[in-house]
Amino acid sequence: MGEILSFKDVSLERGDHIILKHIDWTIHEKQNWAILGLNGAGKTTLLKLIHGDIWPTSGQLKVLGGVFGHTSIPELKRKIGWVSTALQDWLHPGDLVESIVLSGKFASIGVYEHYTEAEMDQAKTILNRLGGKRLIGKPYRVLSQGERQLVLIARALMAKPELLILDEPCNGLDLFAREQLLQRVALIAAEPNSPALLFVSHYTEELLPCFKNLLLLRNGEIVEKGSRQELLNEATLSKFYREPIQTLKLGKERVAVYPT
Ligand SMILES: Nc1ncnc2c1ncn2[C@@H]1O[C@H](COP(=O)(O)OP(=O)(O)OP(=O)(O)O)[C@@H](O)[C@H]1O
Repeated sequence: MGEILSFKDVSLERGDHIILKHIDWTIHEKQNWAILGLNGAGKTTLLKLIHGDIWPTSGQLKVLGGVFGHTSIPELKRKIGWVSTALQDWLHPGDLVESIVLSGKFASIGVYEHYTEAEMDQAKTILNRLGGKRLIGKPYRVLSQGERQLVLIARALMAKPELLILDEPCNGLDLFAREQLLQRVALIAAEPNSPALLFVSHYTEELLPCFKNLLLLRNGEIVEKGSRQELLNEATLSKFYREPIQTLKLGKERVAVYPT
């Protein structure tokens, strides 16, 4: 099986602070991973490395076949979709939903380039597939937080990424909007040509069964990595959090964690 990315003994330092320490990790094709970590664990820094925004201080990092230092970063970025609430601040609030989705094709904020009718149809089809048909024709500014996140995911998919990063996509969503968004993510994961998914969260209950692999990050170090089946349990998670916790099974495969 091919590789989506591989970290070999990757560290990242800023001043006298080692933000990421000796990261060894591989994502193979067709794998979906979730990253779990407390505030300051290094999750965003890890994502920035993958996206080519920053470079490792040491070690070897390969993303989508390109070795850092020998690959074109703009080309790499085109193959990676990154959905985060931070992106919302950059968008033009008056733009129509379908234009925002379409702009993903050109990796631009706003559509300034010439586009074909087929491309616009493609944007609408993606929205439709994600259950966002009723959003077509609405300006982005009137959407709820959950609807905005859906549009950002559709925008990322427009570029047909090989890797889709969902960086705390449920931030700010109420209970029901969160569940709806998660179910849309499950739909994407179930598609035959789905990109590899990388889902970052603070909450275990958001880790759907489609995320079969889990990385536990603490203070810039990988504490555990492997299958969710092996890691989503009370013993492993209390060791990881270094606090007494209690787990609650939700349905067959989901798990919530509470401090005791
Ligand atoms: N450019 C930088 N210079 C110095 N320290 C940094 C820099 N960027 C991040 N850090 C530090 O590295 C650590 C990890 O930060 P990061 O944002 O990656 O954590 P995170 O897991 O994404 O946290 P959160 O869940 O709160 O978003 C933090 O202690 C942060 O202060």
